[in-house]
Amino acid sequence: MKAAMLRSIVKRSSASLVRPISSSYSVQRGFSSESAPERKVAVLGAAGGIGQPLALLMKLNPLVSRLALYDIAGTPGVAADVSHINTRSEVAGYMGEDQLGQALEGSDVVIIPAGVPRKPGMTRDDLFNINAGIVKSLCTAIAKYCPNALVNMISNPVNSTVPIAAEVFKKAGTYDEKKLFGVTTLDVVRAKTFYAGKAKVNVADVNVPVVGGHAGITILPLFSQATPKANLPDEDIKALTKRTQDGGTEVVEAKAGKGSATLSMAYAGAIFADACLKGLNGVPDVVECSFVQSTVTELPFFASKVRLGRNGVEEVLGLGPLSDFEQQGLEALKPELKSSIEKGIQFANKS
Ligand SMILES: NC(=O)c1ccc[n+]([C@@H]2O[C@H](COP(=O)([O-])OP(=O)(O)OC[C@H]3O[C@@H](n4cnc5c(N)ncnc54)[C@H](O)[C@@H]3O)[C@@H](O)[C@H]2O)c1
Ligand SMILES: O=C(O)C[C@H](O)C(=O)O
Repeated sequence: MKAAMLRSIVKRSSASLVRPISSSYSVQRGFSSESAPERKVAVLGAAGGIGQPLALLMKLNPLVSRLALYDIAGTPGVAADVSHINTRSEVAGYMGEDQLGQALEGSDVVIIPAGVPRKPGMTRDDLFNINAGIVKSLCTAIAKYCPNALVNMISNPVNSTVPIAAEVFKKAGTYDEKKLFGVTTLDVVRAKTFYAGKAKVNVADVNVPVVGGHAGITILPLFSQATPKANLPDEDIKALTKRTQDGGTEVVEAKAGKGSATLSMAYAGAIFADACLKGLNGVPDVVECSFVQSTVTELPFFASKVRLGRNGVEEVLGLGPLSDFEQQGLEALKPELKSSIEKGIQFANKS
């Protein structure tokens, strides 16, 4: 969901019942449209810091007809609350492992923000020991109950949790590389915001690809490809790059022990899920950056621009021309990203 679309959904009064979604169909608010496809979205970890605002944003998305909110605790309250919003989707809450199957069955898109967040002084990799097991068990259930769903992985460390998910799906015989996504949209959201501030351009017009992975130096914003062009000096580009790479840490430190980015992540997660739904519905030219199985570099997973379609990934787009600074950043990130990917693969296969 792009910023303008989100604003328009939030601001619109209940008097304006019909709004065009694309040239091919429209949705009436408050009840299902006859022409928009039925789409079920499940959020796993829905009672958490990201899960709750993400549930709200997915409830505002007119492409969703059923919204399943799953967590190990707290979902009845979140689901009851969100379900009172007079938008299209029917909301159901599911709590505890014995309800996970029901939550997943029939899902077109599964979004996973389940797991522990960082505290100051921690790296994302420090979350591995707890979150790897959570992701593994959730993906085992996805393979069983909704093997065709597009999986949007938010849980950190994304550089390892995506490879874990791939291995779990391979073991279950359900792996389709077109359907597994590490959500790196928050890096793009940050890069756009920081660039607009420095370049003094309208943030709504800004585009910046962010490639690599989702941790520290593996996050590589390509400001040489940013639009509108601003010809910023090298030191500004370096500072913008560093700030984008450290954006998560900036929030973790500001929250001082009370978790990591939740609101901006929910926004980013909602944008990415909306892009997946648009792709599934056949909307043309839907492109977002995501950490996917890739041949763009020698690494088996890599974030780059991806064209989304009816089956998930339609095309993994290349990097385009890089500045010398970006080329150096690309080479520098590879060893760390490679070892995070291998750590995930090893974990999934040993246990
Ligand atoms: N990809 C990104 O850009 C990005 C951005 C921000 C945060 N994150 C990550 O997202 C994750 C969640 O962050 P948060 O701030 O929402 O944390 P949180 O602790 O507020 O919420 C996590 C939720 O997951 C639930 N949970 C734990 N185990 C579960 C299981 N087995 N099944 C279902 N739910 C389970 C918890 O009950 C909790 O409600 C963290 O790993 C964090 O690092 C990723
Ligand atoms: O920084 C974190 O730990 C959370 C997330 O990955 C982020 O980028 O905000």
